[in-house]
Amino acid sequence: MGPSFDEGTSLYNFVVRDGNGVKGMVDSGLTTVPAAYTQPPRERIDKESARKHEQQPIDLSRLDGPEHDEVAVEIVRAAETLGFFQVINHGVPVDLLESLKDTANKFFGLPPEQKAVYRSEVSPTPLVKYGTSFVPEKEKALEWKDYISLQYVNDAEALQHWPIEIRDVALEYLRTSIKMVRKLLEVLMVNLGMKLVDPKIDALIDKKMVNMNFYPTCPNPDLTVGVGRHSDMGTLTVLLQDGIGGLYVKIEEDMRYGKKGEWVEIPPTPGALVINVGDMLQVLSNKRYKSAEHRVRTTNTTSRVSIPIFTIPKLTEKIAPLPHLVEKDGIAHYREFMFVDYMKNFFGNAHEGKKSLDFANNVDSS
Ligand SMILES: O=C(O)CCC(=O)C(=O)O
Ligand SMILES: [Fe+2]
Repeated sequence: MGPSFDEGTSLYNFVVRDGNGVKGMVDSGLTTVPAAYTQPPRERIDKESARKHEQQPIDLSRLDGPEHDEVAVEIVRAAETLGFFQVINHGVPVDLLESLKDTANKFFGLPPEQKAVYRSEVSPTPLVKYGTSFVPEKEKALEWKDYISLQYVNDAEALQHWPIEIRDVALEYLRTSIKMVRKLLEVLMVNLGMKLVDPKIDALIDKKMVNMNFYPTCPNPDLTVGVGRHSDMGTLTVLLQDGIGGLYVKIEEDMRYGKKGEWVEIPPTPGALVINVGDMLQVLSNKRYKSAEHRVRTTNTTSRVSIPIFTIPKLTEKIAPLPHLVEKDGIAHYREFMFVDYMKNFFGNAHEGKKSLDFANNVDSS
């Protein structure tokens, strides 16, 4: 059974089934938040009390010079503490970042019927999916967000199937980002004792997805979320956000810049990209790296776009804590599973914080 609406199912049909999205609903002249989008009080975001995470972005150009080891330590430390950090001199051209934001805004500004052709039920290709919220049919309260998701298999298929309006910038973003992801992953895996040539490193970022998220202006941001609490399921996520702000990360353990359970905002930083650790790295590292819980607020002043790249393992890849870490720690915090099973579980449930990781829980450990 789907969620219930005070407006009956007609709102759900208009937004979700017919592909008008939250944007279509807002454009129709909506002045209050419908019940279907009203979050229970515990999920609402108190923006007054959240501090900004004022950590200097990591300058990745230094990775290629004599300061390599120091930068590697910064990367490892960020992955072990908050699980989120920003990078500059990342190799993705700064004017491309501007084009990406413009392109995303233009795409979501298209008439609904031009986007709705990519709804998963009717999309001409399984590589492209346009939708709204996360898994609307499972959610008690919907997320105030529309998105388009582009799966990457190879250049030829991207050129053939990705929407022409966004194809070229998305592909260039992916190409340039992946080089950086590979470098970051090398640093993180070498720190765990893995060899640079280990084929596992490539298997962990075998699949890639570029998403464009659009968060329309919301009449009452205090009642809604743009994205609910979740961690990312994959290996590493690269995120481009525009200047609006509203991305919050939960601190998992007391640390220098905040207390356990506190939410900090990742401030928009011109020219920077946000990097975060996904569930797979938390599992492989036997909990050393933090796949942080995060969420996004809405605003009543303007819409926001964000453009993540998700890197995920090969679907058949067996994922488990690295054996030598288990030996060292005397405990395996997670069991072994096949990545595709983890993914199915992730997309089969509404966002609920770090509950996605329960799928990997080791019944033997406590
Ligand atoms: O919009 C953002 O800043 C973050 C989006 C996000 O967390 C996601 O798409 O997984
Ligand atoms: Fe996320």
